[in-house]
Amino acid sequence: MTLKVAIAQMNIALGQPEVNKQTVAQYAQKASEAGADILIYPEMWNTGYALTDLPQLADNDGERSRQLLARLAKTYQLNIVGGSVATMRDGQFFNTMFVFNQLGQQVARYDKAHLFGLMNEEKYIAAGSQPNTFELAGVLSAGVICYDIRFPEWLRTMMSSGPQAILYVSAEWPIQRIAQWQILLQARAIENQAFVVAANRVGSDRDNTFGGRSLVIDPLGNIVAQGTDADEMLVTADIDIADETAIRGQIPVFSDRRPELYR
Ligand SMILES: O=C(O)CCC(=O)C(=O)O
Repeated sequence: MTLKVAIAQMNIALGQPEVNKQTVAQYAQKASEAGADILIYPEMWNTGYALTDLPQLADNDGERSRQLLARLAKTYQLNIVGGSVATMRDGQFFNTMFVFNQLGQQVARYDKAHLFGLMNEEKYIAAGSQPNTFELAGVLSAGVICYDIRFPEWLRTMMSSGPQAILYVSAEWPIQRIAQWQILLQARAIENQAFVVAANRVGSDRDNTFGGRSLVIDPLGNIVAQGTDADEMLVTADIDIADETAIRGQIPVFSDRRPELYR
């Protein structure tokens, strides 16, 4: 089965959800025109890392973001991995991914599990603790957010139940660590024998310049498509999920695992 995946490598206006909603809508139209089956957005696209302003800016239970993403999914018949958005729930803030199928139905919701201390994220945001696997466009997938990628055991926990793709969203990956971003993503693809589709933002905020280089990687770790390091762009690629089945058959790392040794 061949799927066209698209990544919205966008800039994010710090603390301006209404501006960012317009950008998100524009990318859905572009992805539809490009014939995409799946569109993926970056992390925290509603607010950027305006962490001190979350009481004013965070989306109550993600409602406004969910309404927009559902509408775009339905209008353009796109499967959408809604990056992540700053949400508020029961008096706490979360960094939350919502996923919608092309009928506009929500198929997943995930709160980022590993919070990034280097940016004081844990001082403002509460960590999630549930894994995130879902079926999208007929492909069982796992979805994780930014710093989560540095915890291979977290992804392995999810990938052991059968997903064939890792759908990964980031925003705060700065230009000075962009080589690490690429290596980590290629490693996650190879060790999990899975396609990786990874969105990173471009542009700058008060503290950082972000490094783009959104990536589509095959299960052997080859780069199928990549964004530039600085430009806003839609990155697209065709991926053949059948390839991944063949690769898992050749080197059966999942059945060769010895979980009794891993403590
Ligand atoms: O792991 C990194 O280098 C970046 C992580 C990050 O920026 C985040 O999780 O927000």
